[in-house]
Amino acid sequence: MQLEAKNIGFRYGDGPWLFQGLDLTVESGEIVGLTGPSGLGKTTFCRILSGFETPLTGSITIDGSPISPKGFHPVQLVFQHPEKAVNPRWKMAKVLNEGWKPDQELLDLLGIEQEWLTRWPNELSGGELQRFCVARALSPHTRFLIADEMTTMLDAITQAQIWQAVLEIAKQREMGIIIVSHEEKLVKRLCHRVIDLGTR
Ligand SMILES: Nc1ncnc2c1ncn2[C@@H]1O[C@H](COP(=O)(O)OP(=O)(O)OP(=O)(O)O)[C@@H](O)[C@H]1O
Repeated sequence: MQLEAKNIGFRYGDGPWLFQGLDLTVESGEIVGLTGPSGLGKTTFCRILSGFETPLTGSITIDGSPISPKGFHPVQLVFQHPEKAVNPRWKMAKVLNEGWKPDQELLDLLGIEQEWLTRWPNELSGGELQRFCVARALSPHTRFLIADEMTTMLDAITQAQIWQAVLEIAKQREMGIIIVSHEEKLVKRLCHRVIDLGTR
C-alpha cells in the first residue's frame, strides 16, 4: 500500500505559499522522517495528509485512489498537544472509544490504567492523555500514522513506552509512519529515510 502526496501547494488565505509542488510517497511498513526549520509548514502538511486541511493544488491518494472524507480516515494524526485533541466535556472512556473500541491488549501495551477511564481529560497528565490519543489513532483501519512531535513534551520513560508500543503495532500490521520531530536523535534512530523540507 502506498500513500502518495503529489504536487501539493498550500497557503493560508492570501499569505505566502508555505509549499508548492511538494511530493511525498510512503509505503506500508516504512518510517519516514520529516524535518525542517520551524514555521516551514510541517504541521500544515501533516494536516493535509490526514484530511484536516484541503490542499490548494495537488492530490493525496492511497494506492492511486483519493481518500474518502467519510468514515474512519486511514491516515491518522497524533500531534504534540493531547489536551487540544480531546473533547474536555467527555470522560476518557468516551474519548477512547470515539472512533473505534481499542482492546485491553492495546491499553496494556500503552500503559493505560483502568481507573483513568472514569476521569475527565483535565484529571490526567499530558503523558497519560497522549497515550489515549495514540490508542485512538491505532485502529485496525489505520494504514498510516503521522506522529507530529508526538512525544516532544513527554519524559524519556513515557516517550520510550509510547514509541515501543507504536513500533510494535506498526510492525505487526505493516503500517507506515511519518515522524515530524526536531529531535535529531529520535529521527535518526527510527526512520528509514528523512526528508528535510528546508532543503527541498
Ligand atoms: N490557521 C492558520 N492561519 C494562518 N496561518 C497559519 C495557520 N496555521 C499555521 N499558520 C502559519 O503557517 C506557517 C507554518 O506553520 P506550521 O505549524 O505548519 O509550521 P511547522 O513547520 O510545523 O512549524 P514548527 O516546527 O514550529 O511546528 C507558520 O508561519 C504559521 O504561523
